[in-house]
Amino acid sequence: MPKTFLSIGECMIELSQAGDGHLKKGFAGDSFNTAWYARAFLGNDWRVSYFTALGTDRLSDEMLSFMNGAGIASDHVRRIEGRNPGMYMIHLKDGERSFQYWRDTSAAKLLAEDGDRLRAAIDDAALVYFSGITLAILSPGDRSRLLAEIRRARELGKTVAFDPNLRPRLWENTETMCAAVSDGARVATMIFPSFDDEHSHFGDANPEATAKRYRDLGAELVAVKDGENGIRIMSAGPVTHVPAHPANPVRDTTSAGDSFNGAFLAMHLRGQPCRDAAAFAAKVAARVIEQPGALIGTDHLPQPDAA
Ligand SMILES: O=C(O)C(=O)C[C@H](O)[C@H](O)CO
Repeated sequence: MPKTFLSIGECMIELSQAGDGHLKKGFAGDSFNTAWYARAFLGNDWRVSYFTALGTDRLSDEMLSFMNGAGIASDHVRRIEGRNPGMYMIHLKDGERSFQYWRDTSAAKLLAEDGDRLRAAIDDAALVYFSGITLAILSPGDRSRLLAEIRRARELGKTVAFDPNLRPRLWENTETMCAAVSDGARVATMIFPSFDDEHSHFGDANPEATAKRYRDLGAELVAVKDGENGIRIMSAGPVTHVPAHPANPVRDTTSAGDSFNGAFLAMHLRGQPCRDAAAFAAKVAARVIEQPGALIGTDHLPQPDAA
């Protein structure tokens, strides 16, 4: 019986630059991207499942077909009559991305409204993944419900992986964002922050400070992503540094961190030591940012044994 990797969050319609001046429609969202890259590198002994809410409209149907076509289970996805998927557009400046969102009334904002459905999905899983964006889109009550269920998962011995993915625009203010993200970190066993965001919003002086702050909140492992400066991993022993992998040229940095997380978790679940898992995940992230959009075809991805 395969174990389940469950990712919780919002998948949106993605509009990215196709290269010929046209916009390309895709489906993406940070927690979905991580599920997608985990699926690419996990074997059949793992099932990857996505938990979200969608509408009953045509684009929601298309998104579900896309998920299922990628081998990602959607059996816990709630369908809400009258709601639609959110949408975002990627803007690029010298390869660096920024996002514009249309998601204020998306179905996914209600993903944690149904506590029984949430608990059933989490009960089925061996690993639960979520992010600061997952927390940002929820009402305070639903956020507390989700965190309580995830805390319970951790107490039951499940692995809980979390990316703070700080997006100030999705929060009413920085204080609320930092408090909620810290609450998220308190229920996680593995945390994948990005140093530039943590420096901007938590004031960390260096990646080691970010790693220590999250370790002090109770995580067993923190892998701090720092772009070209590589990754710092802090667990029980001393901090390990893993260099970044060169990307040539950088075309679109969307999903660099999400793909790192998915590939790292897959390699970790396959039994690789953290340093090797991070080296492989850095290579995956480098390939991802050479292509437009969050999700790139598996033909562009490295093979695990080539890491
Ligand atoms: O910003 C978001 O909420 C997204 O999920 C869009 C992108 O896919 C994601 O941020 C990339 O990390």
